[in-house]
Amino acid sequence: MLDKEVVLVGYSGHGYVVAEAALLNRFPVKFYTDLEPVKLDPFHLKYAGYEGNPSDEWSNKDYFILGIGDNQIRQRTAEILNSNGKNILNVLHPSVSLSQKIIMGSGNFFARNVSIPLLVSIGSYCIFNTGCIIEHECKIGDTVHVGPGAVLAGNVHVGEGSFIGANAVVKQGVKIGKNVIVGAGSVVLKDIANNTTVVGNPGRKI
Ligand SMILES: CC(=O)SCCNC(=O)CCNC(=O)[C@H](O)C(C)(C)COP(=O)(O)OP(=O)(O)OC[C@H]1O[C@@H](n2cnc3c(N)ncnc32)[C@H](O)[C@@H]1OP(=O)(O)O
Repeated sequence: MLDKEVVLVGYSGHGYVVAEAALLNRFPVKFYTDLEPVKLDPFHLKYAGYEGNPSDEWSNKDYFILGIGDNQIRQRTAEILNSNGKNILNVLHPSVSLSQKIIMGSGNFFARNVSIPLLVSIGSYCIFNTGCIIEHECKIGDTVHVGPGAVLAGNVHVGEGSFIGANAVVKQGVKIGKNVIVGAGSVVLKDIANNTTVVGNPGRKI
């Protein structure tokens, strides 16, 4: 458990899920940042301003967790926090099953029932959403979002900024480029080039 106050960055939708997991892990989440104070405040957090405004209260704090679902906004926000020398914490829901033989950066979120065995490498600022499975030797770049229930079989690589939709399945050994979108429920059997959207079974480019 941390003894410092933690600031949640982005307090809606995905942010609620991150906040709950962090609090279950006894992180002292006391504040949030967002464009403006939110209407729905299920955890009774205090508004610390907008992270884009350096004179707001958040700038006095040291520890942050990322509650932003959108990959590009999450990446930009992490860059702001890094440039201000802030610590961005990994958040794991208590139900997560994670091998100790994985390496990862900072600012990642592992939602309920995520399962990741050994020899996986993970960058920073990723989201592993509810119940997804990342198999052995997968390599995940920065700011990737793996959607609920998706399965990456062994030794799949996913490039920076990519999004794998809910319940998608990626065959073992497939290499997915940067800024790729894989549609919900898609089955990916072949490598995908950067900046491509693939949907369906078998996956086709759109
Ligand atoms: C906790 C959370 O909520 S996490 C978020 C989880 N959400 C998801 O996983 C959603 C992922 N998003 C998708 O699957 C979206 O459909 C996208 C991003 C792949 C495509 O969205 P858009 O760019 O708006 O495409 P659009 O809806 O116009 O569809 C384009 C074509 O692709 C098809 N298509 C779109 N998505 C899919 C899909 N998942 N599977 C199969 N076909 C699809 C459409 O039927 C359409 O086909 P057509 O041209 O033959 O009519």
